[in-house]
Amino acid sequence: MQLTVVDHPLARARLSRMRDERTDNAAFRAALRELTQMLVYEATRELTVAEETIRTPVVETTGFRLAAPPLLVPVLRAGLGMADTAHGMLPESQMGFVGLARNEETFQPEAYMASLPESLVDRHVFVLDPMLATGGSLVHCCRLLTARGATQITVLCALAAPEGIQRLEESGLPLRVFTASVDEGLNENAYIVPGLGDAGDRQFGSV
Ligand SMILES: O=P(O)(O)OC[C@H]1O[C@H](OP(=O)(O)OP(=O)(O)O)[C@H](O)[C@@H]1O
Ligand SMILES: O=c1cc[nH]c(=O)[nH]1
Ligand SMILES: [Mg+2]
Repeated sequence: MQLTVVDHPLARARLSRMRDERTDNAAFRAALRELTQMLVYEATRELTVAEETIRTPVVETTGFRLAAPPLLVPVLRAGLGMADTAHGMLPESQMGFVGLARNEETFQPEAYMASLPESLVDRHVFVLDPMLATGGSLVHCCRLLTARGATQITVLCALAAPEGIQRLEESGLPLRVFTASVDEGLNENAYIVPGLGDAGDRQFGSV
């Protein structure tokens, strides 16, 4: 599994805004959108481009476009806050959706929706979820994708715990992970420390 930590000063500043308990829902969503731009920018660096001939007002030249825009899959709820920004940067991409809620007693993900193309053979998938804690939710989501034939999955998250990274590594799933930080670890409630709290609640309010 390839792990990339995007520790650019601008990413650190946005993440600090998200961590700060004084940051309200609107400012948290804005910082997540800005951080998502940085994650998408880094994660798309090696995507294949196709050449095409274009004309500038001056001369004919070679232009470039993405050969195969990835399928975007935000994990509801918290991943919704990354979806629009990622889609803005990858306007030709299609989008699927996976809904998961972690049971806060067992820490197991409970699935409540999946809306995905039938076949993901030969399709690169970008999974969007700000939090990788125990890794249970992302393993569940990525297994839904590989069951449909996906062999190339990129996970974008704001924050990761070492425990979740290890779980993804041990899963053997075909993954690249981009995160702005690998934090210290999980507490007794399986929350990331220092973390930022519940990323869904920080954006949308508690349920
Ligand atoms: O790595 P894990 O231990 O599985 O935890 C991470 C999951 O927890 C959060 O979602 P949550 O279940 O709180 O749902 P929400 O987005 O609706 O708040 C987060 O967005 C991840 O999906
Ligand atoms: O710290 C955590 C762990 C799981 N889910 C969150 O939103 N935050
Ligand atoms: Mg939550």
